[in-house]
Amino acid sequence: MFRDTHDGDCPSYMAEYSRKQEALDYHEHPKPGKLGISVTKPFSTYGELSLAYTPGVAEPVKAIRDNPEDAYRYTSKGNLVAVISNGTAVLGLGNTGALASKPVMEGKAVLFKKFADVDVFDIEVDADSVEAMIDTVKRIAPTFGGINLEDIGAPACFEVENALIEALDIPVFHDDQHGTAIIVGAGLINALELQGKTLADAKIVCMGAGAAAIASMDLLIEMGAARENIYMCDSRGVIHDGRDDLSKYKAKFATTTDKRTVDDAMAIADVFIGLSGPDTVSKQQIGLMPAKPVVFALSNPNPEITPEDTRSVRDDLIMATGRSDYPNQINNVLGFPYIFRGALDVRAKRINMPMCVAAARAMGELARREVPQTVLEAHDKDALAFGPDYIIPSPFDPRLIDFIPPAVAAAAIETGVARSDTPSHYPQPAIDINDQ
Ligand SMILES: NC(=O)C1=CN([C@@H]2O[C@H](COP(=O)(O)OP(=O)(O)OC[C@H]3O[C@@H](n4cnc5c(N)ncnc54)[C@H](OP(=O)(O)O)[C@@H]3O)[C@@H](O)[C@H]2O)C=CC1
Ligand SMILES: CC(=O)C(=O)O
Ligand SMILES: [Mg+2]
Repeated sequence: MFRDTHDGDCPSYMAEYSRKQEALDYHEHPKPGKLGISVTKPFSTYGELSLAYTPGVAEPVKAIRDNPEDAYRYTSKGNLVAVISNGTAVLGLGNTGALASKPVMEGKAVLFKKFADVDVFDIEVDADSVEAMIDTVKRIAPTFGGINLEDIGAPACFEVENALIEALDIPVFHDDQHGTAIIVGAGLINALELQGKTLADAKIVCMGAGAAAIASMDLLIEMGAARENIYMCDSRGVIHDGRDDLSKYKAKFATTTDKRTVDDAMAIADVFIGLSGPDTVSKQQIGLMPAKPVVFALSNPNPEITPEDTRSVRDDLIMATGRSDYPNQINNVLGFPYIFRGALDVRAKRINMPMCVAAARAMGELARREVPQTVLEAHDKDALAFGPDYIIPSPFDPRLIDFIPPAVAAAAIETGVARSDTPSHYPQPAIDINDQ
């Protein structure tokens, strides 16, 4: 199992080798890959053959031809999401190409299904331009109730997502942007409170200025952070208004400041959020931060800095990574299954900012509740409680499905993007979505 290897020293070379082999074996055996297709209707007689296929299948075809909404009634469209990548920003591994992104996209499909019973086709697209990507997704969109874009690098991801939202009447959601942002928002509110700080006053260094970074900072501003307190850094250092090499997306975060280097910014930062790549911040830089900092090193699979390294220089910080083998996993796995569940259940036309904020607030609230036995067992712990090592719910918390989809659905209805009512089996939202 990929867990508890970081409680003590760094894993040895042999342990690292065996972890890699274990991952390859998991994917290879007993059948290559992580997904299959299952049939949902009885299918063992001639009668059933004639219903599932010709002649019976012609009836739903004619119904949908005459009323496209009937696709939600007679096909799997309403519960089917496309997880689509062009492989240009796969985890923190960079541009691996479309084919090599497939294990990640299959993994996302597993999480959609296991956590929220959403069916997924993973689709890896060899698209050599933004236009080709947009065109491909538009053409296959009729199959799906929603589109989850994944691991598409900036700035292309912004153009692809915006064009598709405009063109399609189903939710289009770039998970690395908004999925990540929601978990960052939930975790940061809780971590800052534990450190005795507020989002409104916190000075934030965001390492990375791509898809995840820009959307996360947008959501934090929506939740109360001050734009002028954000120091976004790309591979050339602090993004400031004296730079003339910024895309329009980065330029939104160009602050008027005399800070030029990461060291300059870290010396005043209450919060470090890494959404860049491995090893992009040093122990010395973490040491520069004022008392009681929050450090989210979220690059996958290898963080900007490890918890072992941060703890070797200070013990007053709250730390999170994107990985499941350290405490505090800030990873979009907590978001996308449930956000789509809520959006699909009310047939939302899109996933808007209030739906994202509602998801973040519901998730943050859940971390404060008593931790159930099933979660303790999944983590092999005797006790877990809201605190520095538990700022965000576990992905194995069975209450996520009761907390997040109702909040998302309520926000969709409230903002007029839902096309159907709250399902009757939904519990009352655990948060008041008007109290944002
Ligand atoms: N934990 C989670 O849930 C998630 C984590 N992530 C992680 O976030 C990272 C970025 O993903 P994504 O936004 O999709 O990718 P993008 O390709 O869109 O953005 C990458 C950004 O990282 C910056 N960067 C790269 N190297 C450095 C460096 N040495 N110093 C400062 N900035 C650097 C790039 O700078 P420049 O603009 O100059 O090229 C770019 O702005 C990945 O590691 C990914 O695993 C992403 C989504 C979810
Ligand atoms: C978690 C995720 O989506 C990423 O690292 O890209
Ligand atoms: Mg991703």
